[in-house]
Amino acid sequence: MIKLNKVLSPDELEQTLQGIGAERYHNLHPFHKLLHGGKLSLGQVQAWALNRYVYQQGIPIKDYAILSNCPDKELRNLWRQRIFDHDGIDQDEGGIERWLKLCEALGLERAYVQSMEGVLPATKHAVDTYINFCRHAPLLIGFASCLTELFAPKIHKERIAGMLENYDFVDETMVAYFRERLTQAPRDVDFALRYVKEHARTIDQQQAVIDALYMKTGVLWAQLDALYLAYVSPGMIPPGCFTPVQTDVAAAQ
Ligand SMILES: O=C(O)c1cc(C(=O)O)c2c(n1)C(=O)C(=O)c1cc(C(=O)O)[nH]c1-2
Repeated sequence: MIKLNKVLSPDELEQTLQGIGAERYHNLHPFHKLLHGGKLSLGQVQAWALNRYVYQQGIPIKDYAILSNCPDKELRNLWRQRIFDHDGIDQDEGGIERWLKLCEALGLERAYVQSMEGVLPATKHAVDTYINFCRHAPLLIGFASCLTELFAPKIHKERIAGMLENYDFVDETMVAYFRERLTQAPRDVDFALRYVKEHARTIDQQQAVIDALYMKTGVLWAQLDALYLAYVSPGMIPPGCFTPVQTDVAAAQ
């Protein structure tokens, strides 16, 4: 863990944040390597989509939590585009709807996904951690916690290509969510990164920005650890959680 002993220039701060992504972003997690490499069964991909729905539906709630700490009308107007991206507006159905379509295309019942009944306990706790962090953090730190999106376009590209190529049950409709994010995420993160570089001036502020990114990489990593334990190895599905018709654990090992 990085502990600062001097104030960084804005560019040094950015490099430090990039370094955290290179070391800890969830593109490095073994579950993602299996997912993108076509090594999971349909049931395991269903488990991923079902659990990830919790993260998807939590994102706009987290953004409302951030905005509840924002006294500036201009900033609120800028940030709320993120909420529209997920909840939808006008002709755009939004990312949550696109995610539900992905789940349905994988054979999951929409109502079951939305009920979140079958999700892993760790998934819920991880997403709650992110939302609660943003609810209580100063605005600068809430913005900083979103900076994992700096690293997201790379994993989205890998996922689109890997899933289309490696699974015969994956088609264009199912990757529509990620295609949309390829333009949304860079736009979002440009603004957040500029804001953080400009406003994190003291050593304490910069340390808090760094710690927020560590927290967030942990939120993402923990969700995949839980998926791996339950659905890959040792296949320890907690009581009441989604149980694929065929777990096909051996295929993934
Ligand atoms: O597929 C991914 O690996 C991934 C990661 C992240 C992220 O880094 O938090 C986001 C997304 N996707 C995503 O689609 C998304 O809309 C999103 C919003 C946020 C955020 O923190 O506000 N992260 C992410």
